[in-house]
Amino acid sequence: MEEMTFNIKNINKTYGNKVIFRDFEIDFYRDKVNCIIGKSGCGKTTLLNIISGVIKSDIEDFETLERFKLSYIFQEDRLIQWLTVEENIKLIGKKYYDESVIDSVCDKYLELVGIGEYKKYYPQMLSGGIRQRVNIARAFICPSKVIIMDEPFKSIDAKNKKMIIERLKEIFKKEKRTAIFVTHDIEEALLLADKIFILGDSPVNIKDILDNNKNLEKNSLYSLI
Ligand SMILES: Nc1ncnc2c1ncn2[C@@H]1O[C@H](COP(=O)(O)OP(=O)(O)OP(=O)(O)O)[C@@H](O)[C@H]1O
Repeated sequence: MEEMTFNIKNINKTYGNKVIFRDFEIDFYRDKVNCIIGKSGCGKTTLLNIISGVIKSDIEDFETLERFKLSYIFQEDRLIQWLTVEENIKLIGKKYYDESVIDSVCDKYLELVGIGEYKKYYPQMLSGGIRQRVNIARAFICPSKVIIMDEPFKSIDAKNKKMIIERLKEIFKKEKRTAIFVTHDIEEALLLADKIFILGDSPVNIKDILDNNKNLEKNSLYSLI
């Protein structure tokens, strides 16, 4: 039987003489939205970067999630400046979809984040919020098993954020994907997460793992961070 979790152990990272992770271990729930919250600078982005292989753990005996099909939404914009919005998305999509369907698949993901009208625009013509929506479409067109999202809704206005979160929830209901999702926004966590990991720091530790059910309250989450 397939394991219910992705177990990641032996995470070690030191910057200068500051120990960020020491023998840290975490179990992410498969096919669930795993949300990570914790105070600024505690090590959340470093954790995402290590587990996805973007930066190396300090020790060799470490297995990343790269063995699964991964897609990412990074905090910063990694769009290719000389390609239009649709070309940026198709660049990823064409690895997985046939030439004959790629236009309609691309349109579907543009609509998912509500930016169909911008498909012929180049990234430098777009606001930060629209660029971030392109990043989301590009990550979701990849039929990834694991999707890593580092503050994916940063710079997106409240109304569109709510719309996108509702649509992503539908996707997560239909498709088997494991999301590992960092946010500072407790409302986002409550709207999208299945499980909420509260991280402490120096070195990083798991203070709590909560089931996001209707009994979970915003104020109780604030008090845990
Ligand atoms: N390349 C680096 N060199 C030195 N220190 C670093 C480097 N990257 C991160 N750090 C330090 O490691 C710690 C964890 O950083 P990280 O960006 O992972 O935190 P975070 O929890 O994601 O923060 P935030 O919530 O503000 O985005 C911070 O103290 C940061 O200053």
